[in-house]
Amino acid sequence: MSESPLPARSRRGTGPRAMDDGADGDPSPWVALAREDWAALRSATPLTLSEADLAQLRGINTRVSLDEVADVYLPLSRLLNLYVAATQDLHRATDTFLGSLAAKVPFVIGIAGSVAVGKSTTSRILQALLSRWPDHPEVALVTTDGFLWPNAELERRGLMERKGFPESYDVASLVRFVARVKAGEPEVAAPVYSHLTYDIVPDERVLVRQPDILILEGLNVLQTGTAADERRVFVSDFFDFSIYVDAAEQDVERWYVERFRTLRGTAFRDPRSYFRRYAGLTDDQADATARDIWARINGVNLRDNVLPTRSRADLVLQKAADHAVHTVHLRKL
Ligand SMILES: Nc1ncnc2c1ncn2[C@@H]1O[C@H](COP(=O)(O)OP(=O)(O)OP(=O)(O)O)[C@@H](O)[C@H]1O
Ligand SMILES: CC(C)(CO)[C@@H](O)C(=O)NCCC(=O)O
Repeated sequence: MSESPLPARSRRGTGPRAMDDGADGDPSPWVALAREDWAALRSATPLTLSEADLAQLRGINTRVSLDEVADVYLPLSRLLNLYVAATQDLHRATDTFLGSLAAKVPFVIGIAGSVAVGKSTTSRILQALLSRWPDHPEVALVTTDGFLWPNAELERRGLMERKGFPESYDVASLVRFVARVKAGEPEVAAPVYSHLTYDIVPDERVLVRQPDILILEGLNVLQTGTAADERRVFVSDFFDFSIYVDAAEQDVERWYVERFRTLRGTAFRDPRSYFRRYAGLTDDQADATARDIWARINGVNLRDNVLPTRSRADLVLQKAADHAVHTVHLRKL
């Protein structure tokens, strides 16, 4: 994926601009901000990280640099805070108009992107930063992995080599889950997926109890159906904001291979691991196995089903080979 995430006309600027003026004269819905311009936007509201915040962030992923948090994620949490406040005002306006009691409506953020691009890490950093704001302390995080069909069902449908593809998820359940959280139900349960056993965990549920913010993370959160099911409701219909984490495919593939190598020495050794047969592979064998899984499954899914949803996001974080975000694209229109 060496091309830019967005239509050519939105890529030319490096600084904040009100609007890109495309070659064809059409207004672009995007503003592209180089990292330093994006980082400067947080100075509008000084934000600091306490020692406790730093300790929590280090616990999420020791590989994330604190510069990254300050330059990229603090401005993002500031932007989201403004959106949350504005959205709460809009809900109050609707309640005033209807003469109804103010209902608590969670602000829902979708986080999309390839397998191994860093969605979980981004989501957990945002969860930690957003929960620091005084007006929305409860931030729930759910991954769509829990809505994969169990392996027995995937096998029955011949989909074991299609995990992560649109047809491998129980989309109706996922949509119902988000709709119920958004409707303010006191307690909504989601199924849980284990990367260790590579399957849905029977009888385990995660409970979401009227959070102020729900972060829903997964490959498929911006996917819509085909023309055949035109009248369906999509997960993204419930989003107040969506983020696509983007990087060149060659980098994402490398991150996938590196993670596979690390897991070979750790999780794959666990007797409960679905992949324990890989624990004894040499470095070369492990790399070849991971590259093969990438080529047959995750790479194909990225190109066919994930990347095509990028232009639907409100914000695109573009990462360089070392995971550092170099450009942020924000939807203006
Ligand atoms: N900001 C970051 N800085 C450094 N390393 C990172 C960053 N984000 C993610 N990584 C590394 O990249 C790899 C993938 O990250 P992560 O597990 O967050 O991705 P994911 O998109 O949630 O993946 P999956 O969909 O496969 O669960 C991990 O090895 C992680 O340590
Ligand atoms: C569960 C998903 C689809 C998403 O997290 C992914 O991690 C996965 O298992 N993909 C299938 C191929 C593989 O084992 O990497």
